[in-house]
Amino acid sequence: MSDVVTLERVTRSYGSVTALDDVSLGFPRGRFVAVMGPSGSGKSTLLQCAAALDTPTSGTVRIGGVTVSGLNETRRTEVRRKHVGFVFQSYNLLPSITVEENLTLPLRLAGVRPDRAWLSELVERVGLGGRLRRRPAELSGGQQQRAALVRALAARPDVVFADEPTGALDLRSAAEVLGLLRELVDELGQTVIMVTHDPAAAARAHETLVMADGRVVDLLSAPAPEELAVRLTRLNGVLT
Ligand SMILES: Nc1ncnc2c1ncn2[C@@H]1O[C@H](COP(=O)(O)OP(=O)(O)OP(=O)(O)O)[C@@H](O)[C@H]1O
Repeated sequence: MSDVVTLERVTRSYGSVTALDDVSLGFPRGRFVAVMGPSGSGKSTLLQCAAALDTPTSGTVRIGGVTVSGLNETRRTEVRRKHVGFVFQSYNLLPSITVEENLTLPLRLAGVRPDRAWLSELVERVGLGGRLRRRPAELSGGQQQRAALVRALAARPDVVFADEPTGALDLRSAAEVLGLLRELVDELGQTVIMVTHDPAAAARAHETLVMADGRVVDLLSAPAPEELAVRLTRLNGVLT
């Protein structure tokens, strides 16, 4: 299985704080990987570096075969537009335009014609068919996050980064969104890397990477939520 995102000896320091400490790892194509760890363990920094939102202090990051570490902001933006999709806790839909316009906005900004058949398939999959002409505020949180999922996948990116995608949702909507993420990976061959604090969310991924102190300390294959909760409680105990 080829890796879609690769980190080689990546370190990211902020002054005297080493947020990522010499991390080497690969994220395989077509997998759903969760990233967990105590607060301050480096999850967001890992995501920012792996998604070309930030540049490491040292080391190499490759996305879809392109070396992104060392590129300037303009070139990194180009790589992100072409290769990366994002889903955030806060949906980040523009309130003044319709849901449909939101779905294609990143493509239009990149000057790319939307693939209508692909978009229709995604919209059907996430069950938003009848809501495309509404404004985001007329949708529930779960529906808005499902729209954000479609937007993230619209350009058929190499990888989707999801940062706490269920953090603002009730249990049922969260379960639906996680089920969809897994389905998009298993049935449409997408690749998802998700940062989460929720062991139940991580349990829907194929693998969970556990971080502590800027390093990857575990890679667990389809762990049960209870097993993850115990692992994290131990790490929290060590760190506090
Ligand atoms: N912009 C920044 N400036 C200075 N220090 C930073 C910055 N961003 C992160 N850090 C530090 O780097 C370390 C890792 O932070 P990071 O946000 O990656 O952790 P996290 O695991 O995502 O935490 P949380 O779960 O609380 O979001 C922390 O010690 C944090 O204070």
